Amino acid sequence: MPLYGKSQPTKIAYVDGRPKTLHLRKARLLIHPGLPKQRELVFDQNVISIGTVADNDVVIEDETVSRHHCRIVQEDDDYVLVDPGSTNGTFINGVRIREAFLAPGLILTVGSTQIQFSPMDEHVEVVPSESEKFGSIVGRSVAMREIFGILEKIAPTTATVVIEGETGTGKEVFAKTIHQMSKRSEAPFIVFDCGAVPESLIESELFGHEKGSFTGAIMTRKGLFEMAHGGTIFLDELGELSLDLQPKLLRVLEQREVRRVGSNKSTPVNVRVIAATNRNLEEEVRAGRFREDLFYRLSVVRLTLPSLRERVEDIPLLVKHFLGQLEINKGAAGELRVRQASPAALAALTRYTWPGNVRELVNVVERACSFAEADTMQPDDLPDYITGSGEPLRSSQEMAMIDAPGRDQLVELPFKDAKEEWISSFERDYILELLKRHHGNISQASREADIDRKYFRKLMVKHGIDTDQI
Ligand SMILES: Nc1ncnc2c1ncn2[C@@H]1O[C@H](COP(=O)(O)OP(=O)(O)OP(=O)(O)O)[C@@H](O)[C@H]1O
Repeated sequence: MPLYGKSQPTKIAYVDGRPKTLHLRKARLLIHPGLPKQRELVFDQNVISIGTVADNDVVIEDETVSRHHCRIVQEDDDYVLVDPGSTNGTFINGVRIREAFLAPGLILTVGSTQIQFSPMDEHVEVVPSESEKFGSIVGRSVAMREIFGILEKIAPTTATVVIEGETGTGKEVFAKTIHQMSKRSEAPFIVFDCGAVPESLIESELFGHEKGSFTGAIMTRKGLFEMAHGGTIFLDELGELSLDLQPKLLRVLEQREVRRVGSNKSTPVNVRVIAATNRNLEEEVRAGRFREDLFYRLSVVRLTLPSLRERVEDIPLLVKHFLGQLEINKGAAGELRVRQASPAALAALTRYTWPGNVRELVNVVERACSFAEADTMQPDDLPDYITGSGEPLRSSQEMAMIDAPGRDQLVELPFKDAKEEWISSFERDYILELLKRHHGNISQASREADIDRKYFRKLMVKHGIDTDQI
C-alpha cells in the first residue's frame, strides 16, 4: 500500500496509447523545521543525497554528520531513507535506522540536524504544445506537439527518461534537446552507444578502470559517468546492454556512485540518464532479456516517438527546417540555394512510406539540394523510388506489392498489424534486391537506396539478411 494515498511517482499516464496526464513527483525537505534558520529545498530527482561534502544534494554543516551520510530514494510508490553506515547514524522517533519508509511530515535526525520530509505532487493534463518547435526539434502533428508539451514540463527536471522509437525517428536529437533545455545545459552531454562497443569493454567505458585491472589497462581512466558529472549521459541502444551489465547500471542509478573496474572505492556521481532503444523494453522484460527493476528505475518518463509514416503532416515543416540547416544548401554568403519545395515534390514526399524515418528524409533533402537547378525543389530532384517514376528502383515498390503478404491475408489482420506486416515485407525485399544488385556491397547498396549505411545494416539485422546469402 503506498504511503501517499493516491499520489504516484513521476509518470505519464497513457490512454489508448496517447499521453493524457503527467504526474510530477517532488520531495520537499525543511532543514531545521520550526527554527528561525529553517531552510526549504525541493527536489524532483529520485535519489537525494545528504552529507557534509559539496557533491551532496543537501549539504549540511554539522560536524556530527558524515561526508555522505544518508540518502532518500524514490521507490515506485514510496520514498525510502537509506543510511548504509554513517558514523553517528540517522534517527526517526529516536530509533536508529538503516532503511525506512518515509511518511509525509516525518522528521528525521541526521547527526544533530533535523529534516522534515513532505512529498509534493503535481498532476498536469498533457495538452499539445502550441509551439511547432522544441529546441531544434520541429513538428506540427498532434503526436509531436503532445511530446513537446511533456518535454516542456520534464526537461528542466532531473527525471530519467527512456525514449523508444524506430531508427531515425530522432531519439538522439530529443535526448540532446532535453539536456539543452535543462539546468544542466552548461555541463557535459555524453553519448554512449551500448550496441557499438564490444561487451567486454562496456563496463570500463562507462565506469572507468584502474591501471592494471585487465590486460591493456595501462593507465587509470575515468569512465563516461564520471565525465558526465553534473550533466547528462545518453545511453543509446539500451536494449543491447547485456543481462550481466544491467545490475551494474542499476547500482549506479540507485546509489549514484560508480566503482571503476579493479577498484574497491566508489566515487559519487550526479548524472541525469536518458536512454533510447528501438526495441520495446516492456516486451524485452517479458522475454527475460531486460531486468524489470532496471526498466522501472529508468522509465520514470517514457516517451515513444512516432514514426514519420504516422505523422506525415510534419513533412513540409521538416523539409523547410532541413533546407534552412543543411550546409550543402548554403551559398557563399550563407544564402539558401533551394528555398522551398514545390507542392508536387511535397506531395511525393508525403506519399512515400519512409522506412528510414527522419534520417532518410534528411538524406533525400540533402540529395535534392545538390540536384536542384532552381530555388524550388521539384519532383525530378527526388530519387525515383520516392516519385515512383524510376526504372529498376521502381521495382522496390512493385516488389512490395508483389511479394508482400496477399491482400486477402492482410485484411484478416487488424490495421496496425497488417500495416507492419506489409512494411516489413517491403523492407526485406527492398534490401535484398539492392544487395543482390551490388553483389553484397553494403556501402554501394545503401548509397543507391539513399539511406544511411548504419540504418541499412540495422535493416539487414532486423530481417536476418546476411551478405553471405547474396
Ligand atoms: N523532429 C525533428 N526535427 C528536426 N530534426 C529531426 C527531427 N527528428 C529527427 N531529426 C533529425 O533526423 C536525424 C536522425 O535523428 P536521430 O539520429 O536523432 O535518430 P535516432 O532515432 O537516434 O536514430 P538511431 O536509432 O539510428 O540512433 C538527425 O539528423 C536529426 O537531427
